Amino acid sequence: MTALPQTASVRARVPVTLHRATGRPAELVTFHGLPDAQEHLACVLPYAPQAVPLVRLHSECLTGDVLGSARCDCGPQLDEALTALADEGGVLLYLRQEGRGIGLYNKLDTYVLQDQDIDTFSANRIIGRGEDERDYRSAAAMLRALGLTRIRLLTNNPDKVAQLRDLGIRVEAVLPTGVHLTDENARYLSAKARTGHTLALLKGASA
Ligand SMILES: Nc1nc2c(ncn2[C@@H]2O[C@H](COP(=O)(O)OP(=O)(O)OP(=O)(O)O)[C@@H](O)[C@H]2O)c(=O)[nH]1
Ligand SMILES: [Zn+2]
Repeated sequence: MTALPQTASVRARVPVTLHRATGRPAELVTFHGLPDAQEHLACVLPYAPQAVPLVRLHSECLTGDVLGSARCDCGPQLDEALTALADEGGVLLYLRQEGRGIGLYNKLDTYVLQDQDIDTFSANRIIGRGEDERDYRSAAAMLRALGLTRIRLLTNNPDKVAQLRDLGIRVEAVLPTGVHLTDENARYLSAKARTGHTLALLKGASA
C-alpha cells in the first residue's frame, strides 16, 4: 500500500440547494491540508448513516461541465452523477484536475492537435505532457476527512479504483456510468475505451 495521504481536515461546510441535483439540499465541503494544495471540493448529499455511500470522483472539465461542450462526455457524466446522488445520497468530489491534470490551456492546445486527427492521449504526449497526470491522493484524503473509508464508486476508470484501494479506501462496489455517445464525442470515447476505460461503445447502450 502507498503511504497514506497526510491528514486533511474539513475547513467549512456550506449548505446549498442544487438545481442540478433535482433541487435537493446538499453541503459543499472545503478542506485544510490536502496533499496537492488544490481547491478541491466535496459535495455531500444526505445518505443513510449506516450506508456504504455512493461516491463519484469527477475531474474538472470547464468546457464540458460549465459550457456544455460536446467534444467529451464530462457534462452528461456530471449530470448523471448528481441525479444518482440526489436519488440515494452520497458524495461528489469535484477534483481540480482539468485536462486529466495538464490544465485548461494545455487541453485546448491538444484540441487543436485532435482536429488534425490525433487522438486525445497522443496529443498530450506531443505537447510534452503525460497521457493522464491525475493522482487520487487528495481524493483519498478528502474521503478520510469526511469519515469515509468504505465506498461504492461510480466510474468506468479502473485506475481510479486501483489508486483509491492502494491509498487504503475500501471500494466495495464499482458502478459503471452511462455511455454518453454522440457523433461528436465518438473519437474521444473510443480513445478512452482503448486505454482501459470499461465502455460499451454501442450507440444508445445507455444514455
Ligand atoms: N488532456 C485532455 N483532457 C481531456 C480531454 N477531454 C476531456 N479531458 C479531461 O478528462 C477528464 C475526465 O476524464 P475522462 O477520461 O473523461 O473520464 P475519467 O474521469 O477518467 O473516468 P470516469 O470516472 O469513467 O468518467 C477531465 O479532467 C477533462 O477535462 C482531452 O481531449 N484532452
Ligand atoms: Zn470533458
